[in-house]
Amino acid sequence: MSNHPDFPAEQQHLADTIEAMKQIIKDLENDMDDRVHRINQSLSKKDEVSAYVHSLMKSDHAIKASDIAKALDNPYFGRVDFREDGAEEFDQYYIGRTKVAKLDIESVKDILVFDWRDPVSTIFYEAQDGRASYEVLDRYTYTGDVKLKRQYKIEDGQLISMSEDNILSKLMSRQQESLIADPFLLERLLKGAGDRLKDIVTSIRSEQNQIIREPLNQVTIIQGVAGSGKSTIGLHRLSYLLYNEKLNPAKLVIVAPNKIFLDYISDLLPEIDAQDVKQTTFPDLAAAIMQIEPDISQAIADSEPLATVARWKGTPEFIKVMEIFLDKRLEKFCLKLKEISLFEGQLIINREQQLEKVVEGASVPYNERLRSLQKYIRFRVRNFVEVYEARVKRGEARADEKTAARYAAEGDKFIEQHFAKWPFLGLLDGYAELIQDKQSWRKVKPYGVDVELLSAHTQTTLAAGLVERDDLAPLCYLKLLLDGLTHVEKFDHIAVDEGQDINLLEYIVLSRLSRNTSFTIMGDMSQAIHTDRGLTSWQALLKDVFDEAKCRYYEVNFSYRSAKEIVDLFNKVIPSGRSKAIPVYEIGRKPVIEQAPSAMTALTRTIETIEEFQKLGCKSIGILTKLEADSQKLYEGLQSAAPHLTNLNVITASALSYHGGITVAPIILAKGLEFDGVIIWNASDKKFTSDFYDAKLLYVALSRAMYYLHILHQGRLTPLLK
Ligand SMILES: Nc1ncnc2c1ncn2[C@@H]1O[C@H](COP(=O)(O)OP(=O)(O)OP(=O)(O)O)[C@@H](O)[C@H]1O
Repeated sequence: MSNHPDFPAEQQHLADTIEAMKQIIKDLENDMDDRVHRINQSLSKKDEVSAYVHSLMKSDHAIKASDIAKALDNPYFGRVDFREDGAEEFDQYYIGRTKVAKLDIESVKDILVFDWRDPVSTIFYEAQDGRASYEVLDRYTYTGDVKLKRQYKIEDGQLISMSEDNILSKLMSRQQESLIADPFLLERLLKGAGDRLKDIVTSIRSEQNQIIREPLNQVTIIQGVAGSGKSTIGLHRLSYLLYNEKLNPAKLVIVAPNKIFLDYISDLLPEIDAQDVKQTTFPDLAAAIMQIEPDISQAIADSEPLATVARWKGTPEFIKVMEIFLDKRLEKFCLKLKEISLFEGQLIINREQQLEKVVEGASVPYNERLRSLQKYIRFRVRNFVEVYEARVKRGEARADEKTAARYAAEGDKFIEQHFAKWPFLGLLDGYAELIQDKQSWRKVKPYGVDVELLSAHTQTTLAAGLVERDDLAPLCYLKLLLDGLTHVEKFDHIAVDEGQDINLLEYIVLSRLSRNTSFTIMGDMSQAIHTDRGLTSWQALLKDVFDEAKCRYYEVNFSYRSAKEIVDLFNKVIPSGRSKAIPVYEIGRKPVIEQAPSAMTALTRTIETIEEFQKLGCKSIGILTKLEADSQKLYEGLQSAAPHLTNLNVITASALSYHGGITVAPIILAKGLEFDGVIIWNASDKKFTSDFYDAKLLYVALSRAMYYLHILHQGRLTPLLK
């Protein structure tokens, strides 16, 4: 749109802005020099407080100067013209990645560019019907008219093009806003997957903006179809919270399904100033809670009864068994407590005094109760000896050194022996004991679960020096009941991606790590592909874990990832009753479904399809198999049959990084990722029956594709695609 009548004026505005930015950088640098001088002056007057304030300002200005310098090439990407109700004039607001403001801000005109996370920027993202409002500090709401929304493409400080949404004229002509008509979004969506997840600050959609700007201290749940931007929105929300709530990034954590996914989002975080946010997986977090790192068994629940056991271990019911078990143990301990009589009966610690120490305080961990009594007894014994020794020193008639030495020895011996058999409980020993404690289980009677199987299976795993993934949450909770969680830092905000794969007990554990029940949870119930773990519904999470918290639930159904032709296909596979995806762009090429008479032909056709995709411009290609073993075999097959294919990689369960290029992966590990083109290795009726889980697995596989999809099947095609 370089022939737009405003283009020259916008070019001039850009040049003026860049000049002004250079001047601001100079002003900041001068101010920093001045601060150095003032720091020295303050120090010479021993005024450490002002020296500290000047040094804070100096480092603050250093960061500002460097941020503005980085933005010189591309200071802003958008503009919105807004007139607050009651005002006469429309004001122009330029929106960029970094705020650019003069040193002394006297009026809004001194802010040359607003940061995309500033409250006012919301009108840029949400202005669609000519009206918009934004809130400041959750208290003041400004409402008004929006006349114009303009987007710019700027490279190396030069205005390349601009596009605009003339809202008033659109309203007058009653033209409907169409997503596909947004040229900037379209250009962005057609850019290709690349190696990693990308930032979307220039093209955040209105409904996404609302989610990003939800308040901090609540549970925000984003249920969205595949490719609806859940991960992207969740991460931008972290950036928003860091900026507006001035949080310490180390107090924010992203809990993701695996290391591959964390690597996949690693490029996006620095782009949105969220690089210092902690990133982890539930097993890693569990290791920090448990203070041990047991080896995790890779075995999967391969029978329905075992899957039931695994699922049950993730329910809040398990907490009841743990509580009964520990209460019983403590009761037994209390029953055994006896009066302590020492030093010829001069020191008596009676049963009641001891019991008081054990039962004192609500929700005190089990070992802590024992420790507290232990401390008390030790104190009383040592205190007696010390008081006696002091009496000797003072030369009291009825105290002598010999007796003092005898009492000291008696006290030491008592302390050494008395606590030797106290029933302190270690985590793994406690878990093993709990699993076998029939009485505790009898009281809870877990419905539909074979307790004998649960006990035998878990004992076998523990005896092999292993634990299973589904043991981690109970172990974490048991740790809480045994020793408390004071050794683990609490987070100001927890973001959970692929939240449908985290079970209720895991969420309960996470909630214990959250300072103000502050969560963003992103997930898709249609992608819950684990038979043995995860959530059954968001409602269950809200009821069983967050019933007392403030919650906001969003559903997002636009699929920004996949072209219409692919969305139309995977919509067929989405389990009935669940929301279908709404496509936002088309590519003009339908997915291909092709039968391969043999594994050999399938291999040849895979190689040919990779080459075809590459000719079409695909930079990232995913070849997805149902099982991990199939991926490994296929990868080896491709390596020997097509040595010319460069950047060929395979993803395994233990993989730590994602390399892009051509990736062979089991569907389960490709979750969350996206590729320009996808080849499904074998969508036969044997691999994907009409089973509920197979349908969800196939949905995940198909929805990894952005533009091109090629489905091979050896034998008959899965009924899910007919
Ligand atoms: N407003 C937007 N502008 C441009 N691209 C967008 C926008 N929203 C989402 N996208 C793109 O859509 C794609 C899918 O996003 P993302 O991976 O976050 O989706 P998701 O819902 O987490 O997907 P899945 O559940 O399948 O893992 C990404 O390429 C992302 O950059």
